[in-house]
Amino acid sequence: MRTVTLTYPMSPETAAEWAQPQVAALGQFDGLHRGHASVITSAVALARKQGVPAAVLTFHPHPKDVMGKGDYEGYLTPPVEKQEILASMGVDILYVIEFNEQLSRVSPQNFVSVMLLPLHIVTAVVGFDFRFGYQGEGDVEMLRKLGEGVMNVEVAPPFLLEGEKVSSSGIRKSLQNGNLELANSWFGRCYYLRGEVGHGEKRGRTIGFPTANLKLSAHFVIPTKGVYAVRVFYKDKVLYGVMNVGVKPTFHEGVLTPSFEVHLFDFDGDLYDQELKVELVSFIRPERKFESIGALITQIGEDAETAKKIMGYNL
Ligand SMILES: Cc1cc2nc3c(=O)[nH]c(=O)nc-3n(C[C@H](O)[C@H](O)[C@H](O)COP(=O)(O)O)c2cc1C
Ligand SMILES: Nc1ncnc2c1ncn2[C@@H]1O[C@H](COP(=O)(O)OP(=O)(O)OP(=O)(O)O)[C@@H](O)[C@H]1O
Repeated sequence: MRTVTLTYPMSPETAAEWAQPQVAALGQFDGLHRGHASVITSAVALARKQGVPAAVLTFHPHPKDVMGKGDYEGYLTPPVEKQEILASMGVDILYVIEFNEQLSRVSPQNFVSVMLLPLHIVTAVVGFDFRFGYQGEGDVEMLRKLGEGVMNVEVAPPFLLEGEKVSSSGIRKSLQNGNLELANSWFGRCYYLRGEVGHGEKRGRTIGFPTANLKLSAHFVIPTKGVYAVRVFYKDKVLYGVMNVGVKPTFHEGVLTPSFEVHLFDFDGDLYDQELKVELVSFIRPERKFESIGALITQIGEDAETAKKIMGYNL
């Protein structure tokens, strides 16, 4: 898959370089959940049928990251993750339009004439509630009108689970409320974080549970503070463990920035500076303050047993 960054307005040179008959799925697509997958896989299928490249046209940063007051809560799929997942879906070209204040003021008409039509998109695939242009003034009907005669518009029906529309905002809420099960079922996979292992306070090994401290590689949505059963991808290995997302109230007061500490089962090697991808399989319990270190150690032992049972580890 090729990734191409586009800026508004697209220059004639850029347009000439990428113009070709192609099918493109349009949207923000943060999270690449099952609703997004239904839009994107229909674009890929249509492209294959027509013998043209399958493209995804998206935006970065997220409009809320640009327009907010510096309080954006993060990405479910930061750029690297988006690329990895889209490539695995069979997408050939990922166009990333740089989102900024100027783009936020572009009318739906100008967006289509300046950014879509010059690429010679033969079919645009969008979800039923796709909105675009200044204040989301453009909708599916307007897209059809603006593309008339040159660009078909295919509309994916709502993708629902138990009657609810699967959405990025719903997943964000679930992760922040400890409802990982719902988030993962809407994703159609486990939520994951990625990062390199940094140095912690080196207390873990003294309490019998050494932990790898993950420094997140991007601005991920932070799941609620607590303990998770995790599956960890390290080089070509798959490892299992428990992760605490939190501020360690047993040892500190007033820490605001959470740490991500992973204790891996039956692993004893040096992980400093290594990259880990950590899949959150199940939420075990909220983080809490213990009266003694002994009580914390007993609880971590129980957390590990719970995680092993959940993941069928060494049974
Ligand atoms: C599975 C697990 C659960 C944990 N739960 C808590 C908790 O509920 N409260 C807490 O204060 N610390 C908790 N911790 C964090 C430990 O306090 C921490 O791992 C220990 O202090 C070592 O951290 P450090 O070596 O990075 O400083 C947990 C750690 C793990 C691995
Ligand atoms: N559940 C769904 N069913 C069908 N299409 C969807 C669904 N969710 C999103 N889409 C479509 O995918 C594209 C990207 O949408 P967008 O990223 O705004 O999704 P979202 O999950 O609804 O986000 P948010 O919750 O932040 O509003 C759009 O074309 C949208 O219509």
